[in-house]
Amino acid sequence: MSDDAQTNRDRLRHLQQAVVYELDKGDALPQVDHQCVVIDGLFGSGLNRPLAGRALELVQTVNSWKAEVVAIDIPSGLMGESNTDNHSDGIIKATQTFTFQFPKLSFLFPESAPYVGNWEVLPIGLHPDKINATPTSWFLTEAGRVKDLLKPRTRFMHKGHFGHVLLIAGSYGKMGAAVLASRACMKTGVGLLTVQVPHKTCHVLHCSVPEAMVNIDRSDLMFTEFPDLSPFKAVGVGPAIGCRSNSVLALTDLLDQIGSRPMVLDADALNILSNNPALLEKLPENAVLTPHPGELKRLVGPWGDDFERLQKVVAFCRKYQVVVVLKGAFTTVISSNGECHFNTTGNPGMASAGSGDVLTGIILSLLGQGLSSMDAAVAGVHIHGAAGDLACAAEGEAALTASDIVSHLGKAIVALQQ
Ligand SMILES: NC(=O)C1=CN([C@@H]2O[C@H](COP(=O)(O)OP(=O)(O)OC[C@H]3O[C@@H](n4cnc5c(N)ncnc54)[C@H](O)[C@@H]3O)[C@@H](O)[C@H]2O)[C@@H](O)CC1
Ligand SMILES: Nc1ncnc2c1ncn2[C@@H]1O[C@H](COP(=O)(O)OP(=O)(O)O)[C@@H](O)[C@H]1O
Repeated sequence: MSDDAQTNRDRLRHLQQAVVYELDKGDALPQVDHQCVVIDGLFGSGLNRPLAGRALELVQTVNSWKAEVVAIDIPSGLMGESNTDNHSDGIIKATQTFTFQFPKLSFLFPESAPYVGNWEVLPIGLHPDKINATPTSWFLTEAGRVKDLLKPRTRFMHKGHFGHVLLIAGSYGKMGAAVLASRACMKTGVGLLTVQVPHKTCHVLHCSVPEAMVNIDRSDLMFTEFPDLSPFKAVGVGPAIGCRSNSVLALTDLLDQIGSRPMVLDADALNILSNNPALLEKLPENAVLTPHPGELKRLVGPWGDDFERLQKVVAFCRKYQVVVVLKGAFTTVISSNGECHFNTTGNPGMASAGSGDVLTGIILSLLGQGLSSMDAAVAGVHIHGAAGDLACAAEGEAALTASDIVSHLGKAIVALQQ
């Protein structure tokens, strides 16, 4: 037993209210009724191998009780990072985890949810200098950082200062995605927006987003061409464009002409890349790709567990020198040098059609305003989730729609700036 553990055991022994049982090898475990609260402090984040023997038996017994389990720092048996070689039946299933100073990486993975339950971070007074001096590639995005990234608006600025961007989105029957992304782009503060849309659908954009200019495709139904790129500070492409051969050719042409212009690729643009992997080589440096896990699997292939998934994305970002926004709870922005920034805003009410199209519009807007690819992705994801949280407070999770996220963008940005 460590010195600290002995000190705390002695303190416990001196507490009048506490009855301390110490179990020796072979002693039967006490019976616990289901109204008990079990505090799990068996192992912490220093654990380096899966549980076995008596410890494993104890964990399995606790999990068989119907009691509430509160874990200290990390549920016993769970590794803080990779659980690839761990055994799922050797980990405490906590209802609540109080973790010290920082969440552990594995708390941010969907597959850890049954073990960690709700988690809350308790500060234990680590010195900020010590924290800052500790090398890491994992970061939690803080609202204060996002506030500093936004472009200030001063008295004499005009729309030209906030960028002109091109959005390529929508196809016949799926113009909602183009409308949502366009509205989100305008509501995040871009100066000028041009939207490339199929011929037959241009009235949809004109009527729903009068602020946007429209460039009309020669095709009635889909994306097959785009205007001269020189006026545009950034380009967004993908929501609902489909994957037909004419659109594949147009995307190829776009990648040939994009130069070093910032760009964000989503949805069908990602599916086209997955179907035509040679196009990945044409991506400009620091292009932002925003896959949900289904789109990611098409891009990088299957993975065994969430840690392996993150490693695959890091390798992909390094190989192609791009930024990936892996969407979901705790959306992760991964840089071309493998830094991972985890986002804590957002809620399950956002898991509905069009939420991702809104994110594309937000990131495009921030790229147009001159933020770097990483800053636009990190800030965009935070603002998207914050608007989703305000929308959720107003509407509840079930009724929350992508349009509600757009409607709350203004308030989310104002809240950040206060
Ligand atoms: N109103 C509109 O016009 C809308 C247009 N949309 C666009 O329509 C196109 C196709 O969207 P679809 O929803 O059909 O195609 P998706 O590629 O989004 O979904 C197809 C399949 O991918 C998998 N998948 C989706 N989300 C996943 C996740 N989070 N984790 C794991 N697997 C997941 C599922 O198997 C799903 O059935 C996209 O370009 C999209 O942008 C959608 O955004 C919905 C709204
Ligand atoms: N449980 C959740 N918690 C936080 N954010 C979520 C959750 N579920 C979905 N989202 C967010 O909603 C968006 C959904 O995007 P996507 O699946 O591409 O939708 P669509 O293709 O319909 O536009 C992503 O930004 C994602 O991070």
